[in-house]
Amino acid sequence: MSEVSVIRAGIVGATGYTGVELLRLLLGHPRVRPAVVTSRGQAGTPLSALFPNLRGQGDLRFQAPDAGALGECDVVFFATPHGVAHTLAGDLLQRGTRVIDLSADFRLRDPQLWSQWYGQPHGAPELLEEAVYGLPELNRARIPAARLIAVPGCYPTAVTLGLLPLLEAGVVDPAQLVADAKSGVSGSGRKAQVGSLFCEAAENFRAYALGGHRHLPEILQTLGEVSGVQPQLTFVPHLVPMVRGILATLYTRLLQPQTDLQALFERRYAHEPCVDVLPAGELPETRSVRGTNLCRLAVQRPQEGETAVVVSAIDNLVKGASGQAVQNMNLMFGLPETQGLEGIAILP
Ligand SMILES: NC(=O)C1=CN([C@@H]2O[C@H](COP(=O)(O)OP(=O)(O)OC[C@H]3O[C@@H](n4cnc5c(N)ncnc54)[C@H](OP(=O)(O)O)[C@@H]3O)[C@@H](O)[C@H]2O)C=CC1
Ligand SMILES: CC(=O)N[C@@H](CCC(=O)OP(=O)(O)O)C(=O)O
Repeated sequence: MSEVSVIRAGIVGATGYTGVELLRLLLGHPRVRPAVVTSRGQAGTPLSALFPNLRGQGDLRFQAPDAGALGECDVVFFATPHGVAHTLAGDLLQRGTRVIDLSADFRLRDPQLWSQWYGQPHGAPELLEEAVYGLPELNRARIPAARLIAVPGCYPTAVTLGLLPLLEAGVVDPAQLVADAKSGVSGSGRKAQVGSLFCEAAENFRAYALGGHRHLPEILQTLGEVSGVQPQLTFVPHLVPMVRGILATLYTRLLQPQTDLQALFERRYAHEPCVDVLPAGELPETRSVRGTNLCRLAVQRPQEGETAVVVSAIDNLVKGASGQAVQNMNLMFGLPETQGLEGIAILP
């Protein structure tokens, strides 16, 4: 599916956290030229005026979102709040531009379910049938031919990759799943909001959305397809005082306690370049994936009981959003899957 030597890319919402992370990755990608980066309020501003790390990276300036300019690109990424991609994706697809949406606009197959969770009517139900859920570890075969990719949410990426091997193999009860997930504050975006202020978030650790988080139906949709039944999941997200990273601890009840869980996980992800199953006994940490497109996983059966515990770590802005978007782009354009994504985690 490789048609172009240099891929012209557009980013709608390039002033946000996932947008600027995407720009960082694309500027370092040997086959991509970021051509259009949008901001409604910063049109005309050079990149480095807002983001000093981008000084010296060419003379690109933010411009207002415009379907004409974006339609000149080979691929357009939406790094925008939900509802925005609904309004522009159809037009871009008609112009022959492929669309990779980091928001939730095309993740749920049922537009009514989407509308219930997102509190507004679905703006482009006619595009849902062709949208491909961009989790390469599950849908790799469908991604190269796709015109429209729905990049999974950050929590769904961490939780789904952790539970996939167990549910595919049928060794745990899909009616008894628990996901205790903790996210850094960048997960809630760059927009001004009291909960993200330094004084509010820096010395605090709290659970939220116990009554239902919008990632729950997304996770259930995928796990239901994998297990062939409607799973039951208790999903509790938490906000922790760090900037990046998600650590999800997943609890499941084993139907076949004698299963060699380590071998199961190693086999399932043996050929996955972006999933790292740790050696038996080791546990992943968020700092070991910071800035990388890796999901690091560990699986154990504490006290040799009936519970399998999986620990899953990702960087919410990379494997949980922008890096996964680039992984999808690489597959869509016939490039090596991890091109531009080879960075090593930053310590400390
Ligand atoms: N943060 C994370 O860890 C993750 C986020 N996501 C999803 O990715 C998307 C972006 O998230 P994030 O980067 O955190 O959000 P931010 O709030 O940091 O950024 C949102 C961006 O969207 C732009 N924007 C807002 N409204 C509009 C509009 N109506 N039309 C065009 N552009 C608009 C803003 O730019 P400006 O105002 O300058 O135009 C801003 O650059 C969201 O859907 C989010 O749910 C997914 C996975 C992880
Ligand atoms: C820490 C934090 O606030 N995280 C966000 C989820 C990240 C995200 O933006 O998810 P979507 O792409 O599905 O919108 C939240 O809980 O709403």
